[in-house]
Amino acid sequence: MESALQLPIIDLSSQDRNATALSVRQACLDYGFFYLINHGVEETLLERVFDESRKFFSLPVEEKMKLVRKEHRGYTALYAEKLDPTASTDKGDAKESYYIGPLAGNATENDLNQWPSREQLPSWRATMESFYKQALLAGRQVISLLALALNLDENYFEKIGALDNPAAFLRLLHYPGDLRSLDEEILGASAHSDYGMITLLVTNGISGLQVCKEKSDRPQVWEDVIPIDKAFIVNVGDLMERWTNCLFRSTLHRVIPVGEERYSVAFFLDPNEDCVVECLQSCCTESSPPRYPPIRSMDYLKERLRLTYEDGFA
Ligand SMILES: O=C(O)CCC(=O)C(=O)O
Ligand SMILES: [Fe+2]
Repeated sequence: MESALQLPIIDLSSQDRNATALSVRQACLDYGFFYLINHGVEETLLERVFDESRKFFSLPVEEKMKLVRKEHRGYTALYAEKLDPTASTDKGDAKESYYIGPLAGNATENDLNQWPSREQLPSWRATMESFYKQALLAGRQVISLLALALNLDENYFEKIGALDNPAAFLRLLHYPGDLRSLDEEILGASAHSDYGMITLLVTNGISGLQVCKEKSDRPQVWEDVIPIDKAFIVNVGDLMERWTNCLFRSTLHRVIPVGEERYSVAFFLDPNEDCVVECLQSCCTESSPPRYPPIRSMDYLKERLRLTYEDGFA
């Protein structure tokens, strides 16, 4: 029987930035996961995002397939993705999703997004764009707390250009509740760590998310992350783990089927594509040298996506 994890709760509106940064540091050392409250993303907007998400995933599959994922934007069908490329089953994860990438209005980035037609879903695009912008603001604040938590200038990641044109992707997820698998265990999302800097996640209140703090332990111990209404669940990604020489943990997680329909919204905040991710000076010493060589952010992310999807970034 899995137990529920008591993750720290970080209040983004707290005036005591240093105390908040200390709590963030402890959370990133211990779990690589924390709850985020008072994050500034409007509650009514969150409700609208779930509403619109539900409407999209309720469309006939032929309609959804017209927007099938291209340039890592658009719809991915049930079983199209396998987050754990080492999983023994051939079948992908029991979820469908929709990716939205950087929005137009950015000097160097064209809007490559695909959008459902206005006739079908009139307020869909505006809702997702508002959410994207608000989540990005919250994410930037979390990144500055992470910098403080690493005893760096709070604008460190801004200054090195990591957030000039962040590769931020909003992903709507839908886990149908009624899939039965007779012969094999198909997970909603198989075990993985996230690839980038940080992820902000919010769910429709249905549990299913689990984390495994020690990935090399056998048997692996999975603990439930119970959703808190309207709070984000924030987790550290692999690029942040590389930056910090594994001081901050990019923790293995998965979504198990709970027999109920589940929706979630993930906002992956990843660095500018040319940003070079290399061990922070404060995170290595002679006795603890860098564990990873420097890597260009997009090279790393593309390789991880190639392993997840047969067609990689396409
Ligand atoms: O839906 C969830 O709760 C988690 C999704 C997730 O881990 C991911 O998409 O990376
Ligand atoms: Fe994830």
